[in-house]
Amino acid sequence: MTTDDSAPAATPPGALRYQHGFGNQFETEAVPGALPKGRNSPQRAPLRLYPELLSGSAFTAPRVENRRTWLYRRQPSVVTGAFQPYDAPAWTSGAAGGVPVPPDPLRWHPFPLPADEVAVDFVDGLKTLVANGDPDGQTGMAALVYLCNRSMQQRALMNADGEMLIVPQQGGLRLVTEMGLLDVVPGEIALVPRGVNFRVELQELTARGYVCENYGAPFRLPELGPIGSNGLANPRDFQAPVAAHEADAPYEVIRKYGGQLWRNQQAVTPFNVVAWHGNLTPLKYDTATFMTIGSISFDHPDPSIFTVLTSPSDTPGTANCDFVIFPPRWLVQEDTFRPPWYHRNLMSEFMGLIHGQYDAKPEGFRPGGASLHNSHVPHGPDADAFEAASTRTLTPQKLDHTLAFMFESRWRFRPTAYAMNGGALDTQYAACWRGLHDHFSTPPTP
Ligand SMILES: O=C(O)Cc1cc(O)ccc1O
Ligand SMILES: [Fe+2]
Repeated sequence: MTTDDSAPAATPPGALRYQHGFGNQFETEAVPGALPKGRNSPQRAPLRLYPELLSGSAFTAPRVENRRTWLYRRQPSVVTGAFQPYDAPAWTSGAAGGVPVPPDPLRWHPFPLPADEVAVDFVDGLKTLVANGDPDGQTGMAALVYLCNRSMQQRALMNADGEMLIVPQQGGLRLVTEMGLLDVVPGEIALVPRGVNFRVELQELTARGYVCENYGAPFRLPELGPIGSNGLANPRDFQAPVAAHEADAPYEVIRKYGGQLWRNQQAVTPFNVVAWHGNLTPLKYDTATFMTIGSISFDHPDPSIFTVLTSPSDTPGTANCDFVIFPPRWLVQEDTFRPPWYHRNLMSEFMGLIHGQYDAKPEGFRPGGASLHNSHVPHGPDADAFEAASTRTLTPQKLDHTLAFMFESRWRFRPTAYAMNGGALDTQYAACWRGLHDHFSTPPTP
């Protein structure tokens, strides 16, 4: 890939350049002069490139929600071959791809990586765990894991069903996208807009992580209300790629379209964009830059203060999906049970753990595993965590070396057959609350 005139053809890991800012209007050219000046589609574009518009919102969407990018490419995307169905039984879509959901809390042991003899790339390694909504209805989301041991070779993925929020848990990834290259490691996340072609290269032998396939409104930063103009995920910490292009071909393009996967063979690489400008772009974000807010008096606040990105639904404050993190932070509340309270929520909660321990479940919820607490399913700290937090001396306490996250949705999730019968389900999960005995006693009457 060539990122500018002087750069070497292959950029070593860690050396990528980025542009900064969530939702910014960027412009970038791998070859100076490739971007037209003062107009988007001149009669003949510079360097004989083809202008192509990619929109991520209706033309008439409000300005604040409007997303589009102009791509200047060596051949337009329309130069392709016909698509045939591609078999990917584990990547199911929406509630219809699931099985009946029990009203129980569910938890999964770490999902196993494929054996080395079997080559599995990012596309083939994606497995839906839980999903709601429907991609054709542009509502809801799926939580998936990817479990892979090979880079995608001469192969690209384009998801027209949803935006993909990639949360690596083990192993770094290089995303080669139409807009350029992004390197992401565990602790960072990547956001690939609906409809953007990308390829995933592994930086280590294996990779495991989570994906939110968001069928609904694109993720955006949450409003900050009384927090003010700074804090939580700050816009400048989101990084966009600079333009890069290659001439390698042929390519197999896998498209997710209408809940199905499709494949073709084409003589053109999708990664032939020499310059682009606009605000529709893949992004990466390092969760270490999240400015965490918490209680400095008493009580355990609602976890909405940890929202990194939100995909709104048509009901204000009731998200299609919130992406929430539980990063390292200080707990200083006085006279407070500091871990999460016991609760039954309207919203449905899918959680994963990147590394370390989660304070409500120090054992049993393990990095690379997951949990599901669906709408109105009771949950909270396990018996050991309850006992420890009820009796500890409340000095300031650092929750360190930990990163958990939650995909929270207004719609109940259905688990998939893989989630229920694939071998990772923790059938003993409910036992973690068995030790919560009735200690009630009435005070002796004087
Ligand atoms: O259930 C969970 O562990 C997630 C969660 C965390 C928290 O601090 C408060 C509510 C909540 O659902
Ligand atoms: Fe919860």
